Amino acid sequence: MESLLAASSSLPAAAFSPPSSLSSTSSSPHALRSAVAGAARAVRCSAAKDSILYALEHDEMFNSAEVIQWESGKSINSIAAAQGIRIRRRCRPRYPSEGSGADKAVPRNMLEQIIWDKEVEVSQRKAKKPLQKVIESSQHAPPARDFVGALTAAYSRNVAPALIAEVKKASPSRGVLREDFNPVEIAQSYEKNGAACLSILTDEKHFQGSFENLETVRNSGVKCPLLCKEFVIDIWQIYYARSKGADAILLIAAVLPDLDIKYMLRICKNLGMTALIEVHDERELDRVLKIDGVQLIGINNRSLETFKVDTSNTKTLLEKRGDLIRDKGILVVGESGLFTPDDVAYVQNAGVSAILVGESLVKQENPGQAIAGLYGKDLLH
Ligand SMILES: O=P(O)(O)OC[C@@H](O)[C@@H](O)c1c[nH]c2ccccc12
Repeated sequence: MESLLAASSSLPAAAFSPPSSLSSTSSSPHALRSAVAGAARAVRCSAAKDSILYALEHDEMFNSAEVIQWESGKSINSIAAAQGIRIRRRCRPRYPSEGSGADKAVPRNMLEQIIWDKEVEVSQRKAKKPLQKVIESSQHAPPARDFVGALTAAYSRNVAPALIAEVKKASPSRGVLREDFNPVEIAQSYEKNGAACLSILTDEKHFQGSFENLETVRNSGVKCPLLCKEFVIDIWQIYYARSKGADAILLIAAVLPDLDIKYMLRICKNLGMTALIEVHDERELDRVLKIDGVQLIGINNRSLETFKVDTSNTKTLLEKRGDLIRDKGILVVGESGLFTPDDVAYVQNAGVSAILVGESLVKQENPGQAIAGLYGKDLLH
C-alpha cells in the first residue's frame, strides 16, 4: 500500500477516487485493511476518506485485482480514459493553495461542464451533510419500490413499452419546456394516465430540477416508483436520493468508470434500489454488459456531449447486442427524442421494454393526457 499512500498524499485533494477501488467480494487480510485505514487518514480529500471509511465500517472487502488498480496511483482520469471515457473529472482543489492549474481548464462539452459543476455542488452538499448522516437518513426512508417489477408488469399489461414519464422543467439543449411547472400535478397526471414509473430530474443548475421535487412527489401519494435523474459521481448522491424517496437512480456510463459502476450497483442493491445504467454507444454498452448484476440499461438517443438526437441509435445497438442482452435477462429502456406512436413502435420493434419520455409530454397542456397521443392508445393501469 506504500504506493497508494504516496500517490494519494501527493495529489491535490479530491484528485483521488476511491470508489474505483472499493467493490469486491473476496475477503482481505487484516494487514491490507489496516493499511487502507491508514490511507484513509492520509488522504486529505474528504470524498475519498468518506468512501474508504464507509467501506471499512460496512465491512466491504477488497478484491486483489481492484486493489492493484487502485494501488497503481493512477488518477481517475487516466483510468477513465483507458476505458474510452471522454469526460474528465476536474477534481477541484479544496483550497486555492492546492491548485494544480486545472482551474484554468475549459470543459470540452456540456456533459463535462455539468460534471464539473456537479463536483462543486456535491462537495458543498457533503460539507453540510456528511456521508454518515446521509446514510442514517436513508435508513429512515420508507422501503424502496420495485422499479423493474413495475416496468415488467406494465409491459405485459399493455403489450407496449412501459412508460417512465419524466418530470422535467428545462434542459440545456431545449431551454425551458414548461413555464407553469408544478411537479406534483404533472406526476399525478402521468400516473393517472398509465405511466409505470416516473423520472424526476434533480439537477438544479442545468435542468431546473431539485431534490425537493423528488421529495414532494414522493410525499404526494403518487404510487409509481421514482427514478432520481441525477449526474451521479459520488456514492453520497445515491444515499441522498434514497433519503428523499428515490426507488431508482441513473448511472451514466459516459461519466463513470467500470469500478465506480460496480461499487455503486452494490450500494443500490443494499438500499433496495434499481440502477438504470445509461449508455450511448457500443463501447459503453459493451463495458456495461461485462458487469454482473445489471438489470436495466437505458440507451440514450441523445448524445449528452453534442445533444444530437438519433432514434436509430437504439435500433443499431440492439441489432448488435440484443441477443446478449436478452440472454442476460436485462431490460432495455429507449431514452429521449420520442414524440409519436411511430417513434414508440420503432423502438419497440428494436427490442426495448420501456421508454423514457420527457419533452413530448411535459410540453403539452395536459402532460398526462398527452400519453395517449404518444402511444396512439390509452395505457392500462
Ligand atoms: O425529453 P426527452 O427528449 O423525452 O428525454 C427524456 C430523457 O431521456 C432525458 O431527459 C435524459 C436522458 N438521459 C439523461 C441524463 C441526464 C439528464 C437528462 C437525460
